[in-house]
Amino acid sequence: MKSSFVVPTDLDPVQRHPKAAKAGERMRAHNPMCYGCGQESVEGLRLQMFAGEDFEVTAAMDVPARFEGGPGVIHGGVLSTAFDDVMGMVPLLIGPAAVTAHLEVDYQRPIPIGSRLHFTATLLGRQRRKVYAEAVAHLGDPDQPVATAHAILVTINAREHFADHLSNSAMADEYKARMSRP
Ligand SMILES: CCCCC/C=C\C/C=C\C/C=C\C/C=C\CCCC(=O)SCCNC(=O)CCNC(=O)[C@H](O)C(C)(C)COP(=O)(O)OP(=O)(O)OC[C@H]1O[C@@H](n2cnc3c(N)ncnc32)[C@H](O)[C@@H]1OP(=O)(O)O
Repeated sequence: MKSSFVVPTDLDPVQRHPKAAKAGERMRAHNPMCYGCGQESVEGLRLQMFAGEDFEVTAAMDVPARFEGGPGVIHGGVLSTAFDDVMGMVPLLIGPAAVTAHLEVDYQRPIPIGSRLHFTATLLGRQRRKVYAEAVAHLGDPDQPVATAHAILVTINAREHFADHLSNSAMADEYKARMSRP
């Protein structure tokens, strides 16, 4: 499947952030309530993210019956949620938090309920605030991808970006307390 996603050629230099998780280390959920990776999210995917070599993030998740879309296979929106979140972790390898501005998914093979799905997300480059990422999903054989995705994430000042919405969070009190710290 060919994607029309275009990465600019005039990219900015990037470096792995010194405080980023090391290769093989688990990456902390950016928000424990996150529907994708938050381990406190009751209904969520609870993806476990790991930093890879260079500018890679890996993750895996089981595909339980509650993720069904077509009969016996994963719902496309669940898959795009997982892609969104795995690629959302890539900017943290180079430093800044970022939110997804653009996401596209190519669905290549049906993904059965009961399978275990593996993801690898990779940084393609950064241009100003835009971070370009791609991701591949497979069912155990990296040479047999079942879906691929591309995203543009835009870096943010997290405190400012979420300031007006913290009271909607199930962790509102904690986030407000964090906001009042210097
Ligand atoms: C103490 C309290 C702190 C609490 C925080 C705690 C923890 C949180 C930490 C981190 C969280 C961060 C990451 C989360 C990780 C994973 C979650 C999964 C990812 C998601 O699920 S996240 C949710 C869905 N996501 C959104 O909810 C975004 C809604 N959206 C917006 O909030 C704005 O839309 C924004 C900010 C994206 C941009 O707005 P803006 O005004 O800041 O910037 P602007 O528009 O100037 O764009 C700047 C440059 O991006 C280019 N650009 C913009 N949009 C584009 C598009 N669609 N396609 C191609 N390029 C685009 C422009 O063309 C320009 O490019 P250029 O430099 O070339 O001019």
